[in-house]
Amino acid sequence: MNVSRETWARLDAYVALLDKWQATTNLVAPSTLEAVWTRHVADSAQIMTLAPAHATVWVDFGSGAGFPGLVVAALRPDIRVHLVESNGKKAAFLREAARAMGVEALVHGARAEAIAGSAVTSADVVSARALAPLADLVRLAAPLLKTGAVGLFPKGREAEAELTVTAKSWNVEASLHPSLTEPDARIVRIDRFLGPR
Ligand SMILES: C[S@@+](CC[C@H](N)C(=O)[O-])C[C@H]1O[C@@H](n2cnc3c(N)ncnc32)[C@H](O)[C@@H]1O
Repeated sequence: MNVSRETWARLDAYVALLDKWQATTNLVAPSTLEAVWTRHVADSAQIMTLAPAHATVWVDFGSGAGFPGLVVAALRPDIRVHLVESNGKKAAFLREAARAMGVEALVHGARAEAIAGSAVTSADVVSARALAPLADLVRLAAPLLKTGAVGLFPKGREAEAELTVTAKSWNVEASLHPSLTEPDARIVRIDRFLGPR
């Protein structure tokens, strides 16, 4: 990744805190911590290239330990990032991590259903990694997608099949993008949302 010294410092602070918390709280699958920079940080960072250049508001559902939302906040401090995480311990970690990194990400310790369309009424991007099947993500994100947000959803090798299922319930224009970190994985971008079928 070609990033500034300040960005590296933010990411370093984040990974150091993740390492510290992981000793007592299960934030990421333990087997993935060793390769945290590729499995989580780089995997999250790559979705930035698919976001609109003018994005100023980003909502990440089911952020967990902060992937991809906190990585977005580290890379682009000018973007207002909302991290929506229903698990109280993980939400507490996200708050402390944002403080340690010196970024102003807003942490909502709540379910996505309670935030989209009420606490947050519009966004440029809505993302979610490893949260739910694509059709459910589109349903959760619908209040934001219908105001013009682009959806960015990293998916595995079943991305195309998930898109086929999604298209049965939702009228969307979507594109599939190769993952740079996992050869078989795809990132689904919901480019345009036209409502339910
Ligand atoms: C498998 S983890 C993925 C975390 C992170 N996005 C990642 O890729 O590492 C899913 C996370 O979503 C949270 N979650 C599940 N349902 C949710 C909902 N309806 N709203 C917000 N968060 C939710 C869980 O607590 C969990 O932290």
